[in-house]
Amino acid sequence: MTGIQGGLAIIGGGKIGEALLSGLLRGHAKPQDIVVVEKYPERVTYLTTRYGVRVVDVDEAVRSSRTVLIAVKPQDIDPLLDELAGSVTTEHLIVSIAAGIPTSHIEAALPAGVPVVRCMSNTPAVVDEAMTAISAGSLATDEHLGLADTLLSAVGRVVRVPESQLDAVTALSGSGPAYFFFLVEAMIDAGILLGLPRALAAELIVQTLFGSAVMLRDSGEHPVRLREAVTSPGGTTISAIRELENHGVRAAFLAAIEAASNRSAELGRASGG
Ligand SMILES: NC(=O)C1=CN([C@@H]2O[C@H](COP(=O)(O)OP(=O)(O)OC[C@H]3O[C@@H](n4cnc5c(N)ncnc54)[C@H](O)[C@@H]3O)[C@@H](O)[C@H]2O)C=CC1
Ligand SMILES: O=C(O)[C@@H]1CCC=N1
Repeated sequence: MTGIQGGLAIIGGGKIGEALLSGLLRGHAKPQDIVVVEKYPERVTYLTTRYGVRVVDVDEAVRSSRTVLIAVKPQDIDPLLDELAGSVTTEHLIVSIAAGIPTSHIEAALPAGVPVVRCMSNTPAVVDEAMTAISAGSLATDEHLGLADTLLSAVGRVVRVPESQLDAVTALSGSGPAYFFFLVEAMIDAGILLGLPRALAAELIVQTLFGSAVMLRDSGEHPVRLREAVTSPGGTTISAIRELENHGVRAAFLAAIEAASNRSAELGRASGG
C-alpha cells in the first residue's frame, strides 16, 4: 500500500507543500486522495482552484488520511503538534519535512507509539526532480519508511540516511536549489556586464547549467575531471578559475553550507528537540 492509497493529508500548503502536491497529482495521485490543511484564506482559494483538492481542518485531515505530511515552518510546528495530538493514532504515519525538527520532538508531542519519518526534500519536486532524504524516527518501522519512500519517489529521487545527517542534507540539497539560482543570477549579471542582452545571457546560462547537471548525473565522472576537460592550458577557463579561487568562492561555499547546517540544528534546539 502507498501513502496515497491510505489517504494523504498535507498540512501547510505553502511553497514546499504545493511543490509536493503538484508533483503527486502529476503522478498516480488523484485530487480525492489528498486533503490539505492551510490557514491562509488566499492560499486555500488558490490551492482548491488550481489543484481541485479539498482544504479541511486538522481533525478531518487526520480522520481521512493514514499519512500526515507536516509542511509548516519549524517555528509553527508546536501549535500544530498540539492540535494533532488530539486526533492522531498509532495507525497513522507522520512525515515531517520541517527543517531541523527532530523526530524525537514530534514523537514526544504526540500520543505514545505514533510513528514519525523525517524527510528533507526540495522545490525541484515541481518538475519531478526533487532530491529527498528520509530517516526513521524511533517508532517507525521499515514499512513506514517504505511508505514515505514510495510517496516521495513520486516527485524525484529518495535516499535513506541516518537522522544525524539530516541537518547537513538540509544545508546541501534542501537549500541547494537556492545556491544554484543565486549562481545563475550572478552569471547572467556577468553576461550583462559583457554587453549581452539579458534574455540571451539567461538562455546561455540556464542551458549550460542543465547540460552540466545531466553530465554530472549521467556520466558518473568526478566533477574535477569534467571541469578539467573544459579547462584548456593557457585558455579562458583557467583565467576565470584563478579569479574564483582568488575571491575565495570555494571557501565561501564551505562556510555557507556549514552555516545552513548549523541553522538547521539551531531550529531543532529552539523547538526543544
Ligand atoms: N521551501 C523549501 O524549499 C523547503 C522547505 N522545507 C520546509 O518545509 C516547511 C515549509 O516551508 P515553506 O513551504 O517554504 O513555507 P511556507 O511559509 O511557504 O509554507 C508554510 C505554510 O504553512 C501554513 N501553516 C502554518 N501553520 C499552519 C497550521 N497550523 N495549519 C495549516 N497551515 C499552516 C502557512 O499558512 C503557509 O502557507 C518548513 O518547515 C521548511 O523548513 C523543506 C524543504 C524545502
Ligand atoms: O530555508 C529553509 O529554511 C528551508 C529548508 C530547506 C530549504 N528551505
